[in-house]
Amino acid sequence: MISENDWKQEQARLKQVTETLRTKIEELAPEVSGLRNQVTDFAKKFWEDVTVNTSTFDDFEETLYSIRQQEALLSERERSHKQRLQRYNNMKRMLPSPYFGRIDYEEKGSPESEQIYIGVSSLVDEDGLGFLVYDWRTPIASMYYDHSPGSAAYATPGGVIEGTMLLKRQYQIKSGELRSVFDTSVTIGDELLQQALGRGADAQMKSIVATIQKEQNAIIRDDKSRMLIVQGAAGSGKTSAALQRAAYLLYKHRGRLRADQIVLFSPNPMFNSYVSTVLPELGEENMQQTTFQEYLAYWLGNQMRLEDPFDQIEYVLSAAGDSDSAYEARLQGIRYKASESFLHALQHYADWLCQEGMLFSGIWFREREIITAEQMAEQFYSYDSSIKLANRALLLRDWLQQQLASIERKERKAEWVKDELDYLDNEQYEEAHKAVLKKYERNEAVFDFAQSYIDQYEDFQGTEQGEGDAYDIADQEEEHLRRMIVKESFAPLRRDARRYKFIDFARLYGQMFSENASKYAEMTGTDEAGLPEKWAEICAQTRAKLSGSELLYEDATPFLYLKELVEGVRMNTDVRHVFVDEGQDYSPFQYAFLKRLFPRARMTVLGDFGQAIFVQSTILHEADSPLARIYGPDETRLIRLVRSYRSTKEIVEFTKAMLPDGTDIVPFERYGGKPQLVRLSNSGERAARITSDLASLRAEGFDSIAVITKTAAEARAAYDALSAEGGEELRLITKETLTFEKGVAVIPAYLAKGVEFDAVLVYDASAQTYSRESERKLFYTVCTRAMHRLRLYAVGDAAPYMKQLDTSLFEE
Ligand SMILES: Nc1ncnc2c1ncn2[C@@H]1O[C@H](COP(=O)(O)OP(=O)(O)OP(=O)(O)O)[C@@H](O)[C@H]1O
Repeated sequence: MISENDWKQEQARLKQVTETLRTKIEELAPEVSGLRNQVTDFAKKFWEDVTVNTSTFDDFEETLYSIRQQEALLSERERSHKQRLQRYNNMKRMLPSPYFGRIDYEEKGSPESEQIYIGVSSLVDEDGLGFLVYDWRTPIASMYYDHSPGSAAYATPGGVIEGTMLLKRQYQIKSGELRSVFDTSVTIGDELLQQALGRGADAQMKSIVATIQKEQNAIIRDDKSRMLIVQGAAGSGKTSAALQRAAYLLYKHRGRLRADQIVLFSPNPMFNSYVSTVLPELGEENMQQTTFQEYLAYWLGNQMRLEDPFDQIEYVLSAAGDSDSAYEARLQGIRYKASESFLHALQHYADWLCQEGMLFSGIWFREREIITAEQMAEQFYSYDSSIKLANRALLLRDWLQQQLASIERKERKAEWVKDELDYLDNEQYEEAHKAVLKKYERNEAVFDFAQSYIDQYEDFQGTEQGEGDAYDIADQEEEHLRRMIVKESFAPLRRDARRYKFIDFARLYGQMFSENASKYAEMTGTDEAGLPEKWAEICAQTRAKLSGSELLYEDATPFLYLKELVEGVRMNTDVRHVFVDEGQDYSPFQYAFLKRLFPRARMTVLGDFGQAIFVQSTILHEADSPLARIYGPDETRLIRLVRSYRSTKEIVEFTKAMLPDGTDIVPFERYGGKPQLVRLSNSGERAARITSDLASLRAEGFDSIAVITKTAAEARAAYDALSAEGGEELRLITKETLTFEKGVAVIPAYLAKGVEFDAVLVYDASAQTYSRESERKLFYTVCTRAMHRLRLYAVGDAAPYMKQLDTSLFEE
């Protein structure tokens, strides 16, 4: 603690800052609400000030110009309103706790030291010349995280500033009151960190700006690496670092980087909700959050039924009803299709398709094949052999559009059109009549600007039929109606052609898996000897799914990749930063794909190979990891986090002993009870015992508890059994669950990834349920979700990974 005199000074200083904040908030309040009204009024009046006049071409352009001008004015007002509102909200956010740290710093060559108070946002004094509080993201504030008192330096755009840190102080301020002050010397207050970590779990993740650790700060402020890889133990703060990093980047590149130019790939939708409040808490807008599955589903549309990664892992964990051989083949297939070798195989396949083998679907209209697959193939292979696959597909697409246009024109005279004409109702006739009249008068009102623009342009150019008085109105009406009918019938064909539906992607992808390994080797330039042992079975499984219009999860990314090789790459050049959390669960193939998709983005991949529960995992931390190859060693940086903050020392000691290379993991000095193994004589006892344990844990004050099972089926059974025992307010979590809430959750292991609970009860930790060596990491992941208490229940032998542990690490 500090001296009484210092305490008084700190209180006086807090009072002064709080008053300044209050005054500024009061000053800004009317302005902010006034601006809001102005913007709303202006938006309402938007159309009043725009003159819509489309009588002539010039009028039309004038109208467009006037709209643009109004738009520019509106967005300028919105921008200025947004900035002021942000300042106002930041100050309101600061009011209960304006700062959390202070350093006294004497710059080399400067006669005196400066007191630097650090908070979630900056605050300048009344005359606007000095900082009362520095934003934690300013360069000078970095010393708070990186240094202890003594020599200390920080980097600025103008170079490194050197000097001496004379004091480092931490504050706990709640509801505007100074609660405690600590002077620290070695690391940032273990005191504050102790308190932060000792708290209960929350339904939403919290920001950690007051207690960021040095190694985490390196992740947050890295601004050089194209690929930043973070391999960190469970609970080491990877997700936290990622979120503060996003806030840092938004601050540092303010005005150049928008929140929607940062994308976070998370493991599941519930995790999205769990982390979604951190950036707003830090005064920033949320970045784009998505899952890889959402992305795949979006681009694959509804052409195929897409398996999700959770169904895949359920299969891997349970595989009910499959022979050992089928199971093994599927696993081999997952591994192979996740590999870089398969990526290269697909690239080679695309080259091969330039010579032969493209597969098309004929275009049918009214039960007639109007353009056949053979015609398309002939046209496709008539292009010069030097033209790339995607360009040929584009040429073919244009050719098809022309063919369709010409068939469409001929079709207007067809007998079926006459039949349709006869069935048109009066209203449609009337519309046609009006349309023809309007054309004469050229005074059509313009609502659909683009279409009307084109129509009017064509009219002015006289490119449409029927100009002048060549036809009388009745003829023109019929002509108009015929054109309308055929156009409408051809619209889906044109749309499908635009979307490359004429390429039979399912067969094209399936063609590789013809079971003939030599043919595959020829098409893909692969060495036949390097194929998985169960190749024939992998082929059969893949084809069987494709024939039912289903796509296994392991096929989804390669399938989309092949589609892109043919259709051309879909790139998002707007996104500047891609964050991948739980990065070990993505395949090398998926990473290569992400790189193509976001060519202008830097990547931050955070993960833990110790929690790699999917078959297709990627090692993050080795020099020759596929991840390090993506941008090459010069642009790649690897940071390791070994300190684990989430769990008590006892839980970390227990869990790390289960991992072969877990010795590096360092627990934080926070204590609780040892993990407990509860042995049951039969499964009937389990539900009763867990129900009573839930009640006692709640009585102890733990209000976020998870009963974690291995699979979804087991979670459902556990939920039913516990409910039957009278367990109340249980929440069954499924892959569809969107929000994370406090209370008791019954949840399958793979959905508990990334989140944490006060207490974790492992529903069935017996050797019967966890037996495979491949499930060791799943078991580890489950146990590392616990912050304060961990209990494991087993009938018979406990999981083999526990058997190998020193018995002093847990209680029975
Ligand atoms: N510097 C810190 N100050 C305070 N709390 C921290 C700090 N670092 C991590 N924590 C806390 O530790 C817990 C684990 O953090 P986080 O979820 O970010 O870890 P993780 O490495 O992503 O974990 P996992 O891989 O197991 O999902 C969280 O409660 C987080 O708030």
